[in-house]
Amino acid sequence: MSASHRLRVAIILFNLGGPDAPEAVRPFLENLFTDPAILRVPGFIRPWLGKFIAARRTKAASENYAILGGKSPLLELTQEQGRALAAALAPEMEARCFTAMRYWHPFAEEAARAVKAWGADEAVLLPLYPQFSTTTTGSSMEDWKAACARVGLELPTKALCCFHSDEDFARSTAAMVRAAHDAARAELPAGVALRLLFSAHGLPESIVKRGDPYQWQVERTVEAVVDRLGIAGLDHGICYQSRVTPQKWIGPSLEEALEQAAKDKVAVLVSPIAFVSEHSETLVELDVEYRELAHKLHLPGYFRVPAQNSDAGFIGALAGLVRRVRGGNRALCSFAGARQCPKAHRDCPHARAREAA
Ligand SMILES: C=CC1=C(C)c2cc3[nH]c(cc4nc(cc5[nH]c(cc1n2)c(C)c5CCC(=O)O)C(CCC(=O)O)=C4C)c(C)c3C=C
Ligand SMILES: [Fe+2]
Ligand SMILES: [Fe+2]
Repeated sequence: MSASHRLRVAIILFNLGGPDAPEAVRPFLENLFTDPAILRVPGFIRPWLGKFIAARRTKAASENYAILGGKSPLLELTQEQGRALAAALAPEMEARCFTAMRYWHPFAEEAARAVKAWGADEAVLLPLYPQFSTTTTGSSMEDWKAACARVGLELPTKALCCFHSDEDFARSTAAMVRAAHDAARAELPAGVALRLLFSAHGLPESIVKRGDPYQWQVERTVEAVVDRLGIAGLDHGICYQSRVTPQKWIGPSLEEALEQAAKDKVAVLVSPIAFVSEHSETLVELDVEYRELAHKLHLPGYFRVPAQNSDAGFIGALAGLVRRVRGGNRALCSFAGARQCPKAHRDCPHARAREAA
């Protein structure tokens, strides 16, 4: 390496992905429901049961994506985050962001080929899920490992497991919640109380019982954000949205939380706490379906905090995470292999450090 050569750092951004056209909805759902991390049934049943569930879900999902013009905005928003993150890191390193989606293009293999073609010297794996779940980050890490093996990509790699209570993440999220809270308060008549509902993507209860740390980490994020909001007497709660299978999912559901708000005659401000980009579950579920329900229940008001997308504070938080994970900061939640993570990170060093403080 010449003295002038700066290390090329490939940052791989992981997310779930979404269909890029109406005809992609069904194959996207088939990819999702045939993932062993999502559909936990014996391998010989999974392909046909997964395809069966995907076929049944296609109509409802297609209707949701039709509202968004027939596609998910997730890829464009993730690419924008990647450009903003690379720009934030540019003074310190030659960084380039690559997107690896789990269930639709660009898949991990396409990202691994692009990283190889760029001639990266090292890689940082950065899941865009603040909280670790075996169904999201865990699945993406396994997928990345397999893609690298197929492509023959071998390079020094550091991976971040989660950033559920990261200081800068919590502070930048709290700033967004605070702005939305102030705007909602300004719109509501003085006598109407406002409840802040943190809404996370749900998970089947059986997955949590098997040791998935997701719900525990969601609770830590909410604590960290509420801490930094500093609103005296804040009325707030956690609930879960996007249930898609008939099993028992963790609760309370957002629907139940809205019914309770109606009984208590309070307005609600919904803050998505497990997504860092807008997509169908914020733009359709929260902004259309739950807004309609709130109206039907005669809630005195329904407001929503936007997802982070390329918010400057959030991008700054991601840049800080990249710096620290590259530096091998032991207080960070990083892990050597996806299999270790569910056990090792239920009370990860990151969370223990916070509790000790
Ligand atoms: C058993 C099914 C599912 C589990 C478990 C699950 C976990 C999970 N998902 C996210 C984030 C996203 N999910 C998205 C879409 C989506 N998720 C499921 C199913 C499960 N998710 C389906 C069937 C779909 C497709 C849409 C639909 O049919 O309604 C998306 C992307 C959507 C987009 O518009 O691009 C994200 C992001 C998290 C954080 C999570 C963790 C527990
Ligand atoms: Fe999901
Ligand atoms: Fe962790």
